[in-house]
Formats: sequence, C-alpha cells, structure tokens
Amino acid sequence: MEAWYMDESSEDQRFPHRLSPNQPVTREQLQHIGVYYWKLNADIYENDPELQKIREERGYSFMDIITIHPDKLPDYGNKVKMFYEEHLHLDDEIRYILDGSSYFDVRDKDDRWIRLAVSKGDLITLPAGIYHRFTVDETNYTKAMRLFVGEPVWKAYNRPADDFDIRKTYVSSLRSS
Ligand SMILES: CSCCC(=O)/C(O)=C/O
Ligand SMILES: [Fe+2]
Repeated sequence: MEAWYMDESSEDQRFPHRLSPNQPVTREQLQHIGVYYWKLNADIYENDPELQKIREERGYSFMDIITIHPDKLPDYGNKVKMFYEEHLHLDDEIRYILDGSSYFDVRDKDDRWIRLAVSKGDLITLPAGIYHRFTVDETNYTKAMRLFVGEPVWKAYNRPADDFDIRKTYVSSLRSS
C-alpha cells in the first residue's frame, strides 16, 4: 500500500494524480484519520489463518468477491462512475484486494484528498463516516473481497452528508486523535 496527497487536476481519474514533488502519507497519518491496513498473502485467501484471525477478532462474518473489469462487472461504466462519487457509509468499508490494483481516495482532517494505491494482498479498512471514493487505475482491473460485520449494507450517501450521526461521530473522533 502506498499513499500520497493528490493533485487537483481534472485529468482521467485512473491516473495517479501525484503532486510534484510527491507528498507521501504515512501509515501513522492514515491511522489518525481511522484508516488501517494489513498485507496478507492473497494466493492463499481461501485458507489463510492470518485472514481468518482478523475476521474472527473483528467480527467480519460476511464476505463476497467483486471483480471490477469491463468484461466482468455488469454496467461497468456506470458503476465506476458511481464508485467515484464522494460518499460515506454508516459502517466501515473493508476491502481485501485479491488481484489487480486500484485506488481508494479519502479526505484528511483538512479536507484534502489522499490517494491509497492498493494491490494484491492489501486489506484496508475505512471508518464509517469518512468521505471517500474508489476508482480503478489504468489497468481497469481489480478483484476484491468485501468484508462486513453482520449483514452487509451497501448504501452510500453522497456528500453532503454532514447531518448524519455517523459523520458527526467520525468528525469528533478526529478532534480527539
Ligand atoms: C473494491 S469494492 C468497490 C468499491 C466500493 O464498494 C465502495 O464502496 C467504494 O467506496
Ligand atoms: Fe464506499
């Protein structure tokens, strides 16, 4: 996993959008905004004790697999557009990249975009209430396990969603971190 602050250019969302010079973001900076990640061995995801341990400890009882590729995902173009709308969820977003690569963008405390480049073996969690978005990169391919505590709720609330309790809770967690 690599993370950096994004430029403001309106070029193709699938480009890296690094600043010049690059402005990297550390694991500690990400933890301060509630973003966590692990590196696992995705070749053994079907029988991986390390993944099993994380799932048991965190109660990630639900999982499914989504393949995001023009030939594999019905209505690919619209879905990619929808994933790139800035939004939040009422629950954590937990994704384990099994193959390919892509980007998650998250807002920092000052509302600047941080780009998270994820690839095979990266498991990331975004906290409930954080504004974020997702895009494929120039490979147009990523295969991800979606994990959830209990029954999944996929509903996304596009920004502005500042009146939601979960958003207020998230924003106040930033003040105390
Ligand atoms: C890699 S899973 C597709 C993206 C998604 O589910 C989501 O909510 C992005 O924010
Ligand atoms: Fe999301």
